[in-house]
Amino acid sequence: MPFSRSINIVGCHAEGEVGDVIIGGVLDVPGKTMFDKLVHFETKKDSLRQLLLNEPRGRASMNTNLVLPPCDPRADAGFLIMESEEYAPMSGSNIICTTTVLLETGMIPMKEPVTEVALDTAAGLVTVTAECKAGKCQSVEFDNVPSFVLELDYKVNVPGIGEVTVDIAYGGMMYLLVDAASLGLGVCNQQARQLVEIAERIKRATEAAYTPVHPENSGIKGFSVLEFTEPLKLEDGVKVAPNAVVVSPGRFDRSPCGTGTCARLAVMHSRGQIQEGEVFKHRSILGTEFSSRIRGTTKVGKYSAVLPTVKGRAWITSFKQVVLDSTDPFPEGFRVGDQWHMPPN
Ligand SMILES: O=C(O)[C@H]1NCC[C@@H]1O
Repeated sequence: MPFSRSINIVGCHAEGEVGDVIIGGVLDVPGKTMFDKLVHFETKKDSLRQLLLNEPRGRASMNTNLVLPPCDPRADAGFLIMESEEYAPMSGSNIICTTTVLLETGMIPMKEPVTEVALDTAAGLVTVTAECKAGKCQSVEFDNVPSFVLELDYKVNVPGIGEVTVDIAYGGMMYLLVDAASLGLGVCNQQARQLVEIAERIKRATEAAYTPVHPENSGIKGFSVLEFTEPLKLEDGVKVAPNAVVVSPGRFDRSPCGTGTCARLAVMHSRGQIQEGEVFKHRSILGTEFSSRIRGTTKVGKYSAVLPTVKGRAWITSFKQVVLDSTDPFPEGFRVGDQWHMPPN
């Protein structure tokens, strides 16, 4: 066999966002925590992420999750999240995909009508409740890690744009939140290219001025995602808002974005726009929804934090075996600027 790698993957998407799940072909790595394992892959084994997410096997708008044994004895499984430019500590669409795959393939036994699962992530233990019927996960709800605001109304000078007002919040990933209307834009597909371009410029300008660091894990720092927001509206008495999250290196999240929902909940709570227990529906660029609420409050270092719960759905799309031929000239794949946002030289 000329293959130097052979990896078993279940294809999946959560409300539009691809979160494939590796279920075989990759061995565990050392680490006392899932964050240690994340660092191990990032520093020693990043070729796996490159192989699967770059072309010709991957594309800009996808993620891959790697199921591993957990480090926390309370967890049923561990998993790491590979995105185009980083290993995310946590991710909403990806935990929904991973739970769906673990239960629908029987890697974790499904109990109907409800299966409770604890998953070990690089951001900490996350408990998940799946509603299940006839072998299918009808919904997946996760209790995310504490989410908090680092800055409200932070001003950043963006070359070619001028002063932009951003909120900075953690929802399992570090977010910049920007009101699209403050830039004369709206969250819509027609303005997608412009939004992505502007988001990357705001991200670079903010990075040059401010480094957000998680107070309990200094390894979680820097920005990777920017969320364009629109004001809250009421639909049948429920708070709803569309959003577009720009994931590095520059493309929209297809889902309503779970960690972005948690960052938005933290911002809304600190602005007095939402109370504990109230439902907030976050809508994606495709019109799909995550339903969320704040289940409590806590502290993270000096920051007041909310405990967010988010619910969505996922669907398996394929069962595939990805291989690397040992003579393939692109063992880590490649990127071309017509499809990928290329970082400046
Ligand atoms: O749902 C989320 O949290 C995300 N979806 C892709 C990018 C983020 O990780």
